[in-house]
Amino acid sequence: MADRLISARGLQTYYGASHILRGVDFHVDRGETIGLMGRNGMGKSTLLKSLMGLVRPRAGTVEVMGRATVGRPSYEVAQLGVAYVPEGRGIFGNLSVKENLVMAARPGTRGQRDWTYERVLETFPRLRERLGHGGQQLSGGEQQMLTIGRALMTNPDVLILDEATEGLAPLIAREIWRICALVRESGISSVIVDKAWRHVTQVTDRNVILVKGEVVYEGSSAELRARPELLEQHLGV
Ligand SMILES: Nc1ncnc2c1ncn2[C@@H]1O[C@H](COP(=O)(O)OP(=O)(O)OP(=O)(O)O)[C@@H](O)[C@H]1O
Repeated sequence: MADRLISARGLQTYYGASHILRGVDFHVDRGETIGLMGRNGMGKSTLLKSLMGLVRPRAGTVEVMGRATVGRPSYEVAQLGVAYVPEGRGIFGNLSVKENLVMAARPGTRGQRDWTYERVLETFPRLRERLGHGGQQLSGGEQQMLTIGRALMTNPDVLILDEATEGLAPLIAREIWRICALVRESGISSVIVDKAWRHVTQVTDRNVILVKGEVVYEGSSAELRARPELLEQHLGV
């Protein structure tokens, strides 16, 4: 059986009276890269937040590394090996690039130290050029690189990227896709949310489409690319 890192079943998540997730099953196996797709407002971010313990599902279960996590704080989920890069990022603007990276450093859940400060700088040459800059002096693309770099410094088993390239210039977005491919090669599982389905399916193994808080499709990247009617129907592309 596959090494199941995250397993969510029957998630029902609300914001007040708004019923957002309507019985979502979702899982992440070791080494898998998953695209989470759907139009705006379909519940992608809410699913990620439900997995991370940032919103509490009203019903359903989440297991991370085999441990039930509903009701546990998000830092505990992070300690189980899940690094989360939220939409809109979240670096420390008053700290330098170097400080942002160094303070995140820790070995992974199996003691792995694959992602070191040096390796992150080799992976993101732009960050090396900005080491002394404050987080708030960076461009949007550099901030996204820094957030991903910080996440990698925690040596996660799973990396979750919400809106990976939203609002970034094409050249920078290309850089982020290159990183996603590198992360995949390094054996870290990822969940990627992004509107650019062509890029997404180039780096993912499996894709999940949400419509109004329900999973309406799940399939390999090759299958999804071969079925433009699904993309048109569910993503409007
Ligand atoms: N904190 C909140 N309080 C109330 N409603 C919310 C909150 N956050 C999101 N929603 C609503 O929940 C629904 C799902 O939002 P969610 O952010 O999960 O969608 P999404 O698929 O990630 O889309 P997007 O790409 O727009 O972020 C939307 O209708 C949104 O308006």
